[in-house]
Amino acid sequence: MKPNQRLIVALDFSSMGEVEQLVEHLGGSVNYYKVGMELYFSVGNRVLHYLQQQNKQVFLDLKLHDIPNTVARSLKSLTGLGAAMLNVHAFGGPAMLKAAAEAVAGEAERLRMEKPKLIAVTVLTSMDQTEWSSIGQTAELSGQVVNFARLAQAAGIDGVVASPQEAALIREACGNDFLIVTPGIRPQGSERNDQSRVATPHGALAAGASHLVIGRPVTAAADPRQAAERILAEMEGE
Ligand SMILES: O=c1ccn([C@@H]2O[C@H](COP(=O)(O)O)[C@@H](O)[C@H]2O)c(=O)[nH]1
Repeated sequence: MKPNQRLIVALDFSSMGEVEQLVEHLGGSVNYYKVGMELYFSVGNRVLHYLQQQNKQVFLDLKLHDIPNTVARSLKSLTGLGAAMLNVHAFGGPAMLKAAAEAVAGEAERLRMEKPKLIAVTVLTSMDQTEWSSIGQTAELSGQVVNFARLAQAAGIDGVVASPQEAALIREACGNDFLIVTPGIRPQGSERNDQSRVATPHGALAAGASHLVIGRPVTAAADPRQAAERILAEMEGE
């Protein structure tokens, strides 16, 4: 896969104006964008239509987390929207993961469309071992991430969201075809912000990540296009 099929820029904005300005500025350098809760709750499907018109791929990052029936029915509504990737929280458990995978596959077949990839969020990249323990978790955080990845794979999910720090362990446990989508990417010298488990673009790919999700290191840069192109150049060697 080429670097610009593996770099996903997070559109963490609340208006179409900000989206259009960034997407126009990044032009052909970036082909894959993540639409998260802030943007989707602010502008709804308008952003999906806009990105489709621009021939961009979309990861619709709504992180569904509810009982199996509710998640499955919600995913049925989302499947036809044209996003290339959707997600749920692995914390929902095996029954929810299985219902989610079946809902997306069934709806894509009914609509005769290519099935969007469905991935499961493991443990948020903002959490470190201390915070993980503070919510009563006794297992080691990285071990639980791998456990979630195995459960997701067994339920028919295409991959996981995890930090680049667990990518090598997940690759070893789940094989080469499993998607490992890693936020928590910070190029050398950039602000960590609220992320805890981070790595550089090169480090994430070397560890086995399939896709890198990058927001502020691009969107808050003085020159976002230059920042994205530097990241793509760093990814080129992998
Ligand atoms: O564990 C997770 C899951 C999702 N995210 C999302 O990725 C981007 C990262 O943005 P940065 O500005 O590069 O930190 C953001 O949209 C998060 O909602 C995550 O960071 N960690």
